[in-house]
Amino acid sequence: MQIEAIDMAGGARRDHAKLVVEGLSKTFGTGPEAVLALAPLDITLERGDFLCVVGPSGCGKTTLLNVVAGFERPTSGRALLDGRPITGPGAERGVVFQQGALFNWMTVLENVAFGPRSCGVPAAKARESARRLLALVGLEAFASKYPYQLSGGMQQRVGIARALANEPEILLMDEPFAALDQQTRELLQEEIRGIWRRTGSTVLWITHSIEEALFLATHIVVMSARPGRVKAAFRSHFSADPDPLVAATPAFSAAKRQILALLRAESQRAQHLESQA
Ligand SMILES: Nc1ncnc2c1ncn2[C@@H]1O[C@H](COP(=O)(O)OP(=O)(O)OP(=O)(O)O)[C@@H](O)[C@H]1O
Repeated sequence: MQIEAIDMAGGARRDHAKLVVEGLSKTFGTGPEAVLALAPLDITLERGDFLCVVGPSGCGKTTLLNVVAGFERPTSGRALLDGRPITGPGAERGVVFQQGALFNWMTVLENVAFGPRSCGVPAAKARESARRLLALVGLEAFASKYPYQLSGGMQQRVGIARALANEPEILLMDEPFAALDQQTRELLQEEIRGIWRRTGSTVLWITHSIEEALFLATHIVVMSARPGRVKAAFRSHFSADPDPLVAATPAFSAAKRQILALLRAESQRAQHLESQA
C-alpha cells in the first residue's frame, strides 16, 4: 500500500506541527458578487513534511498558499507557523511562483543573494551562501549570467535557490514547474527530491499534476470544487523510494488512478457549478 488515507486536520500530529491551517475560509468581495473561495479548511504539517495540494481549477489552491504566505488575510480561521499566527509576509516563508519573478537587472548570483542582503547579511557572506545554493541547484557556472540569458527551467532553479537563501522555515510553491516542458519538469522534480532530502525543508506545493504529487509528496490533499475543502488526504510513500523509475511501477499507477477518480469527480462538479453561475 503506497498511499493511505489520513486525517489532514492533524489529530496527534498537531502536537509537533510546523504549520496549522485552522478553520480557514476566504471570501472575495461582498454582497451578491461575493466569491466564497475557501470553505473552512484544516491542514496540519509537521516539520519536514512535503505536502502537495491538487484540486480542480479555481478551487482555491492559490488562495490557500497566499494566506499561508501572508499575502491574503483569511475571512475566518487562521494559519499558524510554529504556533504563531501568520499576519503578513515574512522571510521565514520562501515563495516560488509559476514563473521565476527574478530581477532581470541583477545577475543570477545577485538575485540569490538579494534576500539575505536585504536582511543585513554582509555582502561576502551572502555571496558565499548564494554560490553554495547555486551549486545545490546545479547552476554554479551561471552565477554571473542574467536571468534572461537562462532557459525557463534554469530560471525556476534560480527561483528555488533564491527562496532557499533566506533559510526559510517552509517553502511555498505555486505550480513552480507549470510553464516547463515535460522533460525539464521531470529532471527538476528529481532535483527537488534531492534538495528536500538534503535540507529537510517543510514544503507546501500546489500542482495540477497527480504524477508530480505522487513523486514528490509525503502527504497529498485533494481539494473539492470551489469553495475548496479537503476532499481527501493521503500519506504517500513513493517519495521515499530513491529510484526515479518508481513512477513506472503498478503501485504508482494504481495510486494515480485512485486520486484521478477523486479529482475528475470534483472537476466535473466544478464545471457543473460554473455552468449554473
Ligand atoms: N483577488 C480576487 N478577487 C476575487 N476573486 C478571486 C480573487 N482571487 C481569487 N479569486 C477567486 O477565488 C477562487 C479561487 O481562486 P484560486 O486562484 O485560489 O484557485 P486555484 O485553485 O488556484 O485555481 P487554478 O488551479 O486555476 O490556478 C476563483 O473562483 C477565483 O476566481
